[in-house]
Amino acid sequence: MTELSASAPVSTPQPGAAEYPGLDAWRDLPVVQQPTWQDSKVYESSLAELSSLPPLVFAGEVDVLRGRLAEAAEGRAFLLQGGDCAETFEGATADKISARVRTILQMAVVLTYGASLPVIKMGRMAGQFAKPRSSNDETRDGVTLPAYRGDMVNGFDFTPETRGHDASRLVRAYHTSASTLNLIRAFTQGGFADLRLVHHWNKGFTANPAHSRYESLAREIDRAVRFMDACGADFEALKRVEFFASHEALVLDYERALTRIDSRTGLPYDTSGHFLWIGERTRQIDGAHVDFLSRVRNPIGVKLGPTSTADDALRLIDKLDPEREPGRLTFITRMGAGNIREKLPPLVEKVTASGAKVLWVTDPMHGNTVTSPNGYKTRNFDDVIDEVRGFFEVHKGLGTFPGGMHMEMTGDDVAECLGGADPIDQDAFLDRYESVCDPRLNHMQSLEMAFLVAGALAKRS
Ligand SMILES: O=C[C@H](O)[C@H](O)COP(=O)(O)O
Ligand SMILES: C=C(OP(=O)(O)O)C(=O)O
Ligand SMILES: [Mn+2]
Repeated sequence: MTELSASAPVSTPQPGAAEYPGLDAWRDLPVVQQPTWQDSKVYESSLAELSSLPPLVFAGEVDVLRGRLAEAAEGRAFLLQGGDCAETFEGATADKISARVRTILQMAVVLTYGASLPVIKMGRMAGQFAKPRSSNDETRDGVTLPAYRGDMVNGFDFTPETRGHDASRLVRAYHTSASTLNLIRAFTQGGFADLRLVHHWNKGFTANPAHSRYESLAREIDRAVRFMDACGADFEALKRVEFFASHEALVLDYERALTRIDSRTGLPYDTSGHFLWIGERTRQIDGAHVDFLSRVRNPIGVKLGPTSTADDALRLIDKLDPEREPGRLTFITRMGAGNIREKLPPLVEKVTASGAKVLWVTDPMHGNTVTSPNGYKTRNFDDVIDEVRGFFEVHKGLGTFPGGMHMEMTGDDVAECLGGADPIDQDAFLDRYESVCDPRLNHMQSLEMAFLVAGALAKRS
C-alpha cells in the first residue's frame, strides 16, 4: 500500500449536512489522496449545495443490496461489478451508458445460465469520478502539472487551468451521476433488460468468437423462454433487473455531504451510491476513510493488495463489521497473477477462522498493470485470466466461496488490454485507447471473461 503524505483539505462540517454522532470524526484523522482545492469560497458553496440536494439512492435499496450480498457471502449468489476505471463527464452519453449496461447484462446472463446462480449486477457507474494516484504530478516533455485525479477533481487535458483542483466539479459529478443513474433505472426497469431481448443486446457488435458463443447461448435461452411461455408462465420477473451503483469513496467531503439520516431507521446512509469501496491506497486502519465508512449503513468493500496481512484484514473486520453482519463487508482482492496463489490463502484462512462472514471478490485488473513497449498503461488478458483462475483455485482448496468479480470494462470496442480471442495488439492502442486512467476490457474481452468464470463456477458443484 503506498503512503502519500496527507495534504490536509480545507475541511469543515457544512451547514445542512446530516447530523449524527461521529460522522465528522474523520476530519481529525490522517487522510490521504484528498484534493487541494484552489478556491475556498467555491469549495464552501459547492459543499453547501451538495448537502441540500436530494439523495441519489434510497436507503431501502441499499438494504436490499446488503441482503443480496449476504446471499453471495453464503455461496448462494455471485457479484458481478464492472465499469470504467474513471467515468468522465463527457463520456456520460446514452450510447456509452447503454453499451456498458448491455455488456454487464450479457455477462450476467452468461454467468447465471452457465453457473445456475443468481447474479448481483453492479456498475462501477454513476459516481466513479475520483482517482487515487501513485504520484501527485505528471511530467510531459519537461512540463510538470498536477496528476489527473478524476473529473470530480480536475480535467484530463494537460494544461495548468484544467489540472487545478476545482470544487465546482463536485456538483457536476453529482448531476452527472444523477443523469447516469436515471438512464440506468430507465433501461433496467423500462423494458430494455427484458430477458426476452437477450439476442438484441448482442446487436451492433462485430462477429467474433465470444459473440458467436453468446449467440448460441441466447438461442438456448430463447427456446427455454418460448417453452415456458407456451406453458403459460408468468414473465413479470424477467422484465426488470436489479442494478446497483458503486464507486470508490475517495473524496470524503463529497461522500459526507451526500450522507443522509434515513427516516425509517434513523441511521446514516451514504446516498451517493448503493455500494462504496475503500481503495488499496486509503485502507489505513486508523485513517479517515476507514473511519468514515465504518459509520454509514451501506455495504462496504475494501481492496486488498499483495502487501495486505491477515492481521490487516482482521482489524478491518473489527472496525467495519463489528456485528459480523453478512453482506456488510466485501474484500476485493487484487494481488496480481503472480502472487494470488501464495498471498490469498493465509488471508482467507485466518478470516474464516475468525468466524467473520465476508464476501470474497476478485479484482484481476489492478495487480496486473504493466506498461506496453509503446508506452501505454495496459494489462495482458492472459494475466487477468490467470488471476481469476488462481482466485477460484485458492477458494476451492480452502472450501470457501469465490463470491464475485470486479472488472474494469466497457461496452465499447476499445483497445486497451492486450490479447483475447480476437487479439488486441499494442498498435491498436494508437487509434482505440480511450481510457483516461486504467485500461479496460473491451466488450468482447468482457464476454470472454464471463464465459470463463461461468465455467469455473459451474465446475465447483
Ligand atoms: O485505478 C486506478 C489506478 O490504478 C490508480 O489511479 C493509480 O494509477 P497510477 O499509478 O497511474 O497513478
Ligand atoms: C484505484 C483502484 O483500485 P485499487 O485501489 O485496487 O488500486 C480502482 O479500482 O480503480
Ligand atoms: Mn483503476
